[in-house]
Amino acid sequence: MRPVGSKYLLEEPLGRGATGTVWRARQRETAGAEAAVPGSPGETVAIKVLKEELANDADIVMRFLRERSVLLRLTHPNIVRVRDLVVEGDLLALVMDLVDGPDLHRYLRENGPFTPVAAALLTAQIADALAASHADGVVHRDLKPANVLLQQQGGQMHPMLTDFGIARLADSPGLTRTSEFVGTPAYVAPEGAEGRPQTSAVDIYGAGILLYELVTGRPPFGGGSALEVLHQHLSAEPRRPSTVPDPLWTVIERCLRKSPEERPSAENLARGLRVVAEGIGVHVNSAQIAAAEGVGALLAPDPAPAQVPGTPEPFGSADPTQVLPNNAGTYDPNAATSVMQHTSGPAGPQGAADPTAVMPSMPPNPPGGPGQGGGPEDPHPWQNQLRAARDRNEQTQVQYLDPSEDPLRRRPQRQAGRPPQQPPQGRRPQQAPPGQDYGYPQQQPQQYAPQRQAPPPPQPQRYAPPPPQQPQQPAPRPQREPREPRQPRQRSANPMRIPGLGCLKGCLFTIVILFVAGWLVWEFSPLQGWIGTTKGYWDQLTTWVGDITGWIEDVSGSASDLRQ
Ligand SMILES: Nc1ncnc2c1ncn2[C@@H]1O[C@H](COP(=O)(O)OP(=O)(O)OP(=O)(O)O)[C@@H](O)[C@H]1O
Repeated sequence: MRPVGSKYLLEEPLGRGATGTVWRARQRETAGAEAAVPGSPGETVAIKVLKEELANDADIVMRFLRERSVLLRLTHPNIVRVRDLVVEGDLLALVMDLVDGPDLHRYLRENGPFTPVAAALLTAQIADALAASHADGVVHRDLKPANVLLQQQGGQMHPMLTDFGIARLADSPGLTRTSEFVGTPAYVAPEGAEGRPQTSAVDIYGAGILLYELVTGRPPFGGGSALEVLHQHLSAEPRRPSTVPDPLWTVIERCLRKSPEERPSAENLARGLRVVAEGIGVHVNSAQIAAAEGVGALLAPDPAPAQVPGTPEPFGSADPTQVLPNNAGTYDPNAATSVMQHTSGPAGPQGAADPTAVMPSMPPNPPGGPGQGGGPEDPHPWQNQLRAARDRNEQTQVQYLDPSEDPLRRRPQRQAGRPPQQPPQGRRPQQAPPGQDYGYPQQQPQQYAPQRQAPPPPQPQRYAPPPPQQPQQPAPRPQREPREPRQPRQRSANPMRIPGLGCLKGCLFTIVILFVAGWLVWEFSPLQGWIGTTKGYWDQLTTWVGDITGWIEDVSGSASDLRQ
């Protein structure tokens, strides 16, 4: 058993997420005044020990301490209470109430979708928790079934939202600097995916995705790769399953609006969902049905959404202090914006983005800067992400180089050319188990026998980018077909490589050619008549050779006479 600080002992791991491991732990002694809940010796608690890379980052430790008061003061019946924060050496830990029950992700996987009424009532309680935290200026930013724990209370399940503030820690400049942020795109709001300003409306979008998943068994946007899912968040409309009643669909559709300004406030969402649950149940009267059908009127947008610290300010906000949350002291206008929420755990339903996909953090993106609609030539944030991923992960590709383009082609090449290297194979996202039936009712919330097990640690995965759509960029140069390797030169005429033999052969060949050409000219041209000898070719050649020899002897004879 490992001690955490002087007051807690870790007993057994309950599960592991992207930001750390959650342990069942026991309190050794009563915590000091700095803890929100002092506790008593022997009490069981849950402790989330944050990953080392978070704990080793000075920025994150600072942020952790600065947000201490925010995390400790968040109390609500549907929020898992943070009792204490421990910073000791390289250990960073959150001490929480232990919740006896599964998380919603696991529950869904094991029991299938909820009925529309149950889904609406459960999401209404989550919306209650969001309304309380938003009123306190705290945006969750990582709303997903894995962050909703289901506590058993008298045979009923009571949803408890957890992991407040963790997304903000993971979003700190320190982690962005390392560019290693593990995340899932399945619950990211469009503005978050694009690195645009974020407000509490991102939690409403997350609640809409969660509600959709509760009634259908899967999130609305899935795909083969994380980028495909992001693309759908930005441009696709969610498909409405025929089994979702009209009033419930109205709520889902409002939450999933692409424009954050059109989404309801958490408070209105909670109210609307309760009205819907009443109007679509079994024993309903006509007034309840009418109220449910008019739910759209209840879903008024939030007039003053809480701003996410560290993200660009919303457009049109002249005064940045107007959007500061209550915990204005934690506002950091220079904090880097990360667009990916993290997640972990087993693969989701079929078609869902792989929760363990490694997503690069967005580079800091100032308002009006690249990627914010500044101009058509600005790279899209996805392109930045892709480039970052490539810079980080992909090996340099060795490709065939045409000799005409090789500046070194005249130099002796000592190395045999390497074969073209295959691009690294991006691991396909894990295939989730077969999708579940869309119909309802499938499952009413049931008694759950808690059965804990540590899920395997998330495996970072490379995501496969979809075909690039970059009309404003010059088309990439088509790759050349690798050439056939050249056959080695045949040198059988001089296998012994005798020096000069090649030259001698050439000379002899030239002499033969001259001899044959001379003979042809001698026989078939008037040359023979002009010279007038009427000799044959060979005789004439012999005569010429004799004349030349005699002339040489005369010349050499007269030269020796002169020397004497
Ligand atoms: N307060 C708690 N009480 C009991 N179990 C908990 C508590 N908090 C978390 N757990 C369990 O621990 C496991 C891991 O939790 P964690 O929050 O790390 O997972 P996650 O939400 O999937 O990851 P992350 O939020 O870091 O991406 C989950 O299965 C959850 O059920």
